[in-house]
Amino acid sequence: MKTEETFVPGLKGVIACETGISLLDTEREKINIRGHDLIDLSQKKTYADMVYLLLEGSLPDDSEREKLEKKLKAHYDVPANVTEVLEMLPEHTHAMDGQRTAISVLAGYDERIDDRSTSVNKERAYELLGQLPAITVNSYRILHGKEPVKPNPELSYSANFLYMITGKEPTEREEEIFDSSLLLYSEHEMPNSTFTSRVIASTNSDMYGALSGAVASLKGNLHGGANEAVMHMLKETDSVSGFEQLMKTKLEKKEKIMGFGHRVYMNRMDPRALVMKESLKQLCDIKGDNTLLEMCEAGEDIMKEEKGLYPNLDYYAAPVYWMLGVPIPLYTPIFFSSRAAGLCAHIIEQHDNNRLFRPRVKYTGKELE
Ligand SMILES: CC(=O)SCCNC(=O)CCNC(=O)[C@H](O)C(C)(C)COP(=O)(O)OP(=O)(O)OC[C@H]1O[C@@H](n2cnc3c(N)ncnc32)[C@H](O)[C@@H]1OP(=O)(O)O
Ligand SMILES: O=C([O-])CC(=O)C(=O)O
Repeated sequence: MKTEETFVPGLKGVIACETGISLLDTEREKINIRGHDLIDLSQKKTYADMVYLLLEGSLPDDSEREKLEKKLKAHYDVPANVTEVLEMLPEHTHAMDGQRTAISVLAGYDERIDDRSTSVNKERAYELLGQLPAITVNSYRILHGKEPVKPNPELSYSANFLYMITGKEPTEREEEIFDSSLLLYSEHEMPNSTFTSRVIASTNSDMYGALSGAVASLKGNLHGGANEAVMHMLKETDSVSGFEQLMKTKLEKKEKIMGFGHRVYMNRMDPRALVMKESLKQLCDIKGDNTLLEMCEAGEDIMKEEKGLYPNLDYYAAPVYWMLGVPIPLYTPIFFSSRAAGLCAHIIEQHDNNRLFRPRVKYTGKELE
């Protein structure tokens, strides 16, 4: 094999593995999650349903959903040592790094850490998903000098997550919108973070290590970190004309505009972004102030006209989180919490049918003397 013949920068279009979990079906313009259209799921199902679909392979019936919710809630509490470790982190630590550290600490509590069987891996995934709202919110709170907050098991999984973030019980509409953001973020075929987690899992390393690597991958602003970057950009101005000017200046300076473009959807809008745009409209209507929506739409028009680029999910998820009262440093950790469902499914699939990832290089160094 001549390695230069198979070299594709950024692995664009390269098939990395076989999976039964999801596919970005570009021909049918659908996101296929185990045979279900993600956008359809976002209209009819909840994040808990998605967790079940991703980990068990089919949608739950009512009693299965009830059992799942109970199981997640049974794991809400996080060992006290995790909190203590978070308290020792330097104050400028990002919540993503807090989240990554907490997941690493949890590995030490797993008495079956060397067991990679499907059943144990699944139990481990449910436990982690139960713990993630507290890990996520409390990483942020501790790093910002606030007292950790306790989960409220009386609320649904998503309502509790949002309650822990904002300190107040969400309205039904707020809960639905937050839940649908989690569902939309939960799985997306083979992004960098999923690839990272599968590469780590392929050495027979454990789920905590594979997830910690995925947090690090997702933190970058070319991936999950873009949702925070979008909100910082929107906050630089408070008017439509100001935002238009800001975008034009950035484009003149050849800067990348966060929240636009996608490795797979380069010529059209990410279908998930359309759902979040609708949620933003509803939140703006409730508030009686459309400014944020109008700013986003103006940005969308400029990018279409100037670059032929369209919004990805992060572009509209960011202002939705802002309207829901979510602090900006929690946007990417929330993305990770939700994505952990898809990541765990991929790690389990990798462990179940493993082949070590070990590619080759196109060597550009000195010849042997
Ligand atoms: C949920 C998610 O993780 S979605 C992704 C979130 N990330 C972002 O929003 C960050 C901004 N977007 C980007 O950086 C890119 O579009 C990526 C990383 C998502 C995809 O990257 P790639 O597939 O490698 O495309 P690449 O970066 O090579 O872009 C192709 C061309 O479009 C341009 N382009 C792509 N995205 C943008 C953007 N957001 N702003 C300005 N120009 C862009 C590039 O400059 C490049 O132009 P050139 O050919 O003239 O050099
Ligand atoms: O698919 C990708 O490369 C990035 C993305 O949109 C996601 O992870 O949700």
